[in-house]
Amino acid sequence: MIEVQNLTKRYGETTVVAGLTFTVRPGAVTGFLGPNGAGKSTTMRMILGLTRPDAGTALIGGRPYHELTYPARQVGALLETAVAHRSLTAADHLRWIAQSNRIDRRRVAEVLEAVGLTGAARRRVGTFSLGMGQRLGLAAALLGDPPVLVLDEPVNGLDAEGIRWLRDLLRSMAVEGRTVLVSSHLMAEMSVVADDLVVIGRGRLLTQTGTEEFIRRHARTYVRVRTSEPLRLHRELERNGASLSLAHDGSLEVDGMTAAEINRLAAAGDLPLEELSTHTGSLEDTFLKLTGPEGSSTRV
Ligand SMILES: Nc1ncnc2c1ncn2[C@@H]1O[C@H](COP(=O)(O)OP(=O)(O)OP(=O)(O)O)[C@@H](O)[C@H]1O
Repeated sequence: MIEVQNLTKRYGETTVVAGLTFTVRPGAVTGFLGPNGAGKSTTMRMILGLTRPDAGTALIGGRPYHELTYPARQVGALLETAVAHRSLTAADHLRWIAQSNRIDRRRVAEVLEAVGLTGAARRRVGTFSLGMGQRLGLAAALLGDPPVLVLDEPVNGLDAEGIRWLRDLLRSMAVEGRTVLVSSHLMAEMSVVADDLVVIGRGRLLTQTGTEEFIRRHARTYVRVRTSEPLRLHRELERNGASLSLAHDGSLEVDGMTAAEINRLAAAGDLPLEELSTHTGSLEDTFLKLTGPEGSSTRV
């Protein structure tokens, strides 16, 4: 469990994290979402004791990071800035972390296997691609078999296969009962993998909610209708409580009415329909609206 309470960070005149409060439960993947510069990395760094908050607390399993005896066994972290020494091999890099955290060296082979880097164990880290570097960072995070994972934009640098692999990994970590906090600026990606969402904009909490509920509440569902008599249909639907807009291709977009209801009304009014289809608006659009310049001041 991670508990963030009233966390605040200022750099000069700018407040980059502003009284942030949320909890991250075990047994679930929690997506930490916000556009670039929203304050996700700063928040994660405060959770991990790397940046000092101006106010508030962040607890991991009930304790602040600096009170953890062997932190790597309590919390696994992947940060954007974390880099291995380029001349070390992948295995040596992990052995070094294992040793300094009193972790059994046998874990090195296990985590290399878990992230698909067994074949690259003896390669120097300096020769790694961005995606391999991300995998190595994840291996380091998993080394201490920690109950809590804090991962900053782990999708960065991964190819399509890597992204699918990461999804499965995060899911299996949650199924094992771990607490998994993973940041992203991509709503669509998080909607696939996260059970819960914490959405921030300009350092403030916009919403903490279950992913399914967020989709239900925010994804716009509308029905597209095309007819040879748009004016008559328009009048008929409006009279029955729907709201309509004209799409650029000449079709009508209907909110507040199902396709079946539209079909019934059209049949009753003897209106010929050439198209009738249900659409769900892009979650990414909703997210951008929520976190954009206007949305950033609105809590939902
Ligand atoms: N050490 C620092 N000194 C001054 N400003 C900082 C520092 N670290 C971060 N900031 C500023 O704080 C704001 C939040 O940055 P942060 O990296 O936490 O956002 P983010 O949501 O993680 O975005 P990104 O995905 O782009 O990293 C940004 O405006 C950034 O420029």
